[in-house]
Amino acid sequence: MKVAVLGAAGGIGQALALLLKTQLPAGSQLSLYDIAPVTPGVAVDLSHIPTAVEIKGFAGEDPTPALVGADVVLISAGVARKPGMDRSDLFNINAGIVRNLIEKVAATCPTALIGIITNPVNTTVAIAAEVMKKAGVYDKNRLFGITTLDVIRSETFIAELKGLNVADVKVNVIGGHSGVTILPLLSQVEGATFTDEEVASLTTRIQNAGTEVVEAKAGGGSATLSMGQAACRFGLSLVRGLQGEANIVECAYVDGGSEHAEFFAQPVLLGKNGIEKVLPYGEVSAFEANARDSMLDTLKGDIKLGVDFVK
Ligand SMILES: NC(=O)C1=CN([C@@H]2O[C@H](COP(=O)(O)OP(=O)(O)OC[C@H]3O[C@@H](n4cnc5c(N)ncnc54)[C@H](O)[C@@H]3O)[C@@H](O)[C@H]2O)C=CC1
Ligand SMILES: O=C([O-])CC(=O)C(=O)O
Repeated sequence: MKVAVLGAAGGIGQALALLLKTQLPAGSQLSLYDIAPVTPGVAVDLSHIPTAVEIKGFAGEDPTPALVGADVVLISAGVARKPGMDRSDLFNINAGIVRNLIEKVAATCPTALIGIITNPVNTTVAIAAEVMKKAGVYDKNRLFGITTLDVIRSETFIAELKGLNVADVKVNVIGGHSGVTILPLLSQVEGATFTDEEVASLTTRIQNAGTEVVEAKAGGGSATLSMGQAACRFGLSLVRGLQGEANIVECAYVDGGSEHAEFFAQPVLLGKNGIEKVLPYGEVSAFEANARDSMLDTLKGDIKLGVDFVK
């Protein structure tokens, strides 16, 4: 199994590469790419960790050597937010970066499973889909916007608030990955009940958690370590699915035939071809139904921006 990380010298990329070096199954290959010249050195550094994961690093303008034979491609290349910015402010720079990288993926490893981390995810995933369509290699079951950070934040905050063992907390987060498009389905959490005030304040905290980190880092970037963990969890789930393990379910932002929008985050069953089955996200409360319906104009606008960028 070969996993490529594009943007591997960055804050997320290095954390993710470290976690993958220590957690990928024995015999895997890990391929690191970034435009930053330090990237081969990051790979040399990680190669001294004694695990049975072979690691190589590539720098320069062309990601192709890193992509040859990749089964999974995780993309965190791009710029991150500073205080006062919205995720959509990253569009101008990151849209072109994602388009160019996906063109190389389409040419080099068109059947790889692709996980997009680069913001604004609501839009960059639509860009990736359009680029793959143009190249004639689009498979909606192989493209994912990684929203796992919203899931792990929800698990953490719910466990803290309710005094639960965080390992037991399971929660679906649907919609997209920015502001009001992030919707944790708190009504479905087993073993916890929430007052209306708790639902309102916890939902808002989860939606603004990225900004919480951006402000705390005070100009030094956005979430990198928690995102590294989230992307590692998601990437390992993709690998487990590819290896035929049963019952691998994750929420992700996908082209899953949702009645709500062309791309929508919801639970998916992963398998040997990526998405095995898009799963229903279940019953929602009146609060959640209202929040879901109210986000759709924003989400569809974000998606249109991506489609128009490539067309
Ligand atoms: N999906 C999610 O939940 C989250 C997404 N993000 C997003 O992830 C992205 C990366 O964030 P960080 O790692 O903190 O940023 P960073 O600035 O630390 O790292 C970005 C890396 O991308 C590289 N890069 C830039 N252009 C490139 C290109 N054309 N090809 C290859 N590499 C290139 C840079 O050299 C740098 O090493 C940002 O867009 C950020 O908003 C951040 C947190 C959560
Ligand atoms: O907020 C940001 O810019 C980074 C991000 O997507 C997150 O932390 O959820």
